[in-house]
Amino acid sequence: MLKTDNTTKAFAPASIGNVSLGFDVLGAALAPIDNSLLGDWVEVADAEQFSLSCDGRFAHKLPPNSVDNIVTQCYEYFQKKRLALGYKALKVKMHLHKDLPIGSGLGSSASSIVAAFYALNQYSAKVFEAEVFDKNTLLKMMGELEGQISGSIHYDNVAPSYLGGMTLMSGQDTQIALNLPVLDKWYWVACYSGLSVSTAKARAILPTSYSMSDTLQFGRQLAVFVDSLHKRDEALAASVMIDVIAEQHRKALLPYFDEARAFAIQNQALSFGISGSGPTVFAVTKTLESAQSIQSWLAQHYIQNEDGFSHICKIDQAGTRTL
Ligand SMILES: Nc1ncnc2c1ncn2[C@@H]1O[C@H](COP(=O)(O)OP(=O)(O)O)[C@@H](O)[C@H]1O
Ligand SMILES: N[C@@H](CCOP(=O)(O)O)C(=O)O
Repeated sequence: MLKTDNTTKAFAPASIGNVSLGFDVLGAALAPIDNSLLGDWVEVADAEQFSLSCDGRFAHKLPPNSVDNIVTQCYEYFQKKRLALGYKALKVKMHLHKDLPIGSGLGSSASSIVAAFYALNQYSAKVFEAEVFDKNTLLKMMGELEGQISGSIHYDNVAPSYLGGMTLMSGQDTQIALNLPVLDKWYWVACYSGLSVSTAKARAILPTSYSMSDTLQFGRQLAVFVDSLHKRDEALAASVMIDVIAEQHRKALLPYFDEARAFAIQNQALSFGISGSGPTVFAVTKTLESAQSIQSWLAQHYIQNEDGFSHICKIDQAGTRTL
């Protein structure tokens, strides 16, 4: 891609939606400990006419027509919002580097959305200076686009990918997401099986109501988890990482899920669950040795084809950033 002075390139990390206990309201951004970049990046550059080009490991799985790519839709929405505010129109082209598999449970669409909006906003800051969106407005726009893809607005991938760390959705329009303290000694083993699970379909199979006891457990666990993060009580935090909303319904879509959980727990995992709507699973461990033995079992038994991969991660504290 031709470089110009205004060219802006943004990376947005992969994320774990739900983190087992916080369906739709809790998410965490991931940073592999080998310092590789796990996520998509988007470049915005001057151009007379809009176009979108794509490359990257999973670019061949994107919709063939660029108007169906969420990045094009981000550009159109961003432009529409600017014009509605009386801001000048952007004259740009975009490039998407697609490294996250689609339908993986790693917040793949969210990563493209966050990188696209962040790059467009940073580009606007360079070119027009004052004409930019604030953090909360940009996050709201990201959530709206994510909602178009998955069938309903949920911020548990876009918020951590944008802001970094572990984020809790507040339900308040003025501050959509809150950053929680991060237990930085934990390792997060994430393993993508190589299969594809549509988020919209994995949401459609969930019940529309839950029992009183599941509801109470959901609320109690979330409250205890947040308190234990503030008190840095690792054992208590891990003890409430239990999914009472989605796992029992979704695990049928994930071959070898029960076996993977059994191995992880026998090998000192503090917690094991589905990342987002799957098929990626994650295990939390205290030690690198335990993370490595779980990663090696998952690589041998959970990965189903050549698209699969696994990483040992920490929580990404930076969120989206320019490259
Ligand atoms: N840039 C993009 N990244 C990911 N998915 C995209 C993109 N553009 C369009 N899509 C479409 O959005 C849908 C994303 O599916 P979904 O199951 O929500 O994926 P994920 O859970 O990985 O975000 C797919 O139909 C995919 O073709
Ligand atoms: N809370 C959502 C998270 C979906 O994450 P994804 O990475 O699978 O898109 C859900 O569980 O449906």
